[in-house]
Amino acid sequence: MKIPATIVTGFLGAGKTTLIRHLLQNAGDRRIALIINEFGDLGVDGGILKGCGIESCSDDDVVELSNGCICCTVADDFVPTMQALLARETPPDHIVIETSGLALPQPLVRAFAWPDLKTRVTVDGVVTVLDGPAVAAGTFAADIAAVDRQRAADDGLDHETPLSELYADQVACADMIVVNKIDLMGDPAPLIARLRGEARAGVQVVPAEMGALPAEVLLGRGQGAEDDLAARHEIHHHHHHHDDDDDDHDHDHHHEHGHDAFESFVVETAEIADPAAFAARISDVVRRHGILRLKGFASVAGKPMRLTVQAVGPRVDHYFDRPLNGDARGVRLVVIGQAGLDRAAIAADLQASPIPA
Ligand SMILES: Nc1nc2c(ncn2[C@@H]2O[C@H](COP(=O)(O)OP(=O)(O)OP(=O)(O)O)[C@@H](O)[C@H]2O)c(=O)[nH]1
Repeated sequence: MKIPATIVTGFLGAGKTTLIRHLLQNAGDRRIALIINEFGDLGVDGGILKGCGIESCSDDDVVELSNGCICCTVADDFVPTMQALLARETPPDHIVIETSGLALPQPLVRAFAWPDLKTRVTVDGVVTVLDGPAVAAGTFAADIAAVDRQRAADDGLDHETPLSELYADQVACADMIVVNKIDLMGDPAPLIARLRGEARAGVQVVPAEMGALPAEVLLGRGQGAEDDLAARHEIHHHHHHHDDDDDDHDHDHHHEHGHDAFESFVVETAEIADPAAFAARISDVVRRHGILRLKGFASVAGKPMRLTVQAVGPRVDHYFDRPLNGDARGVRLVVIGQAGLDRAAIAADLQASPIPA
């Protein structure tokens, strides 16, 4: 029996970690191993999922890949990690892979066709999480897609923007599309209907709040996506060919797909006094600097709990998630945006110090 693996993809901040957290809480007695890949090097998603107090999820079952985007380091990073998981004395019942918000799912699916993996694991399904209100409102990928349609009509331009490429690729690869954050939007029905048109035939499009879908809906789809790659073609066109690899597997696709169009950095500052004021400051900074995603942890003077801070666009969530235990007091945030962020100004506006990359 092959071990099924579910790939969870979707743009920065769409709700992948939240959906996985809910899944783990409702996984029953399935033993699920997680492979997490983040853009930005703070390990926030791993930090949220590890030590989360969920019984079905021990720290050992969470593996973080942090040497770059999973779809570009498939051979170096992902395949060895999978082999190590499979070699465990008690292999997991199911593997869940959270890609970075900038990853293309196709190269990852393709890796499952490698001889080493093909006999032992199969892609149970590709779940693409979308930020429902953002896509509906035409922010993020959607309005850029509209710009691209205009650009496509112009013969002088042949590239799509990185954001719309990612969106299109993540939708094209999906077996299931989750329209998340429906609590923040009106009737999701029109968007769901539109997405059914954009996706491959038969792809399920389901609404969700906080990624709350039954484990039975997410797992056990049995798609065998690795045998079905042609139907899930990439739409993007950035191919930067490297000449250092004459491997006969067409595995990592040799692309950068516009990663260089995005950047991330970490800022640190002293612990804060007032979470609400801090969130308001972050919201202002995010808006002023066009930051796509900001997340991290903070300690609050006199409080024993860790504050998790999350911004997706101008919306900022903050909540105490667990005791600080031995964590150093202070603030560590990862800031992600399109290339050209003014790091010094952002750090100054956050009253923080940027950490050199
Ligand atoms: N209101 C609302 N907030 C949500 C929902 N789902 C997720 N969020 C919030 O959105 C933020 C981002 O969620 P994550 O689950 O970390 O998103 P992600 O896709 O894993 O983010 P990256 O790994 O950075 O790409 C967090 O503050 C979540 O609490 C939802 O359905 N409704």
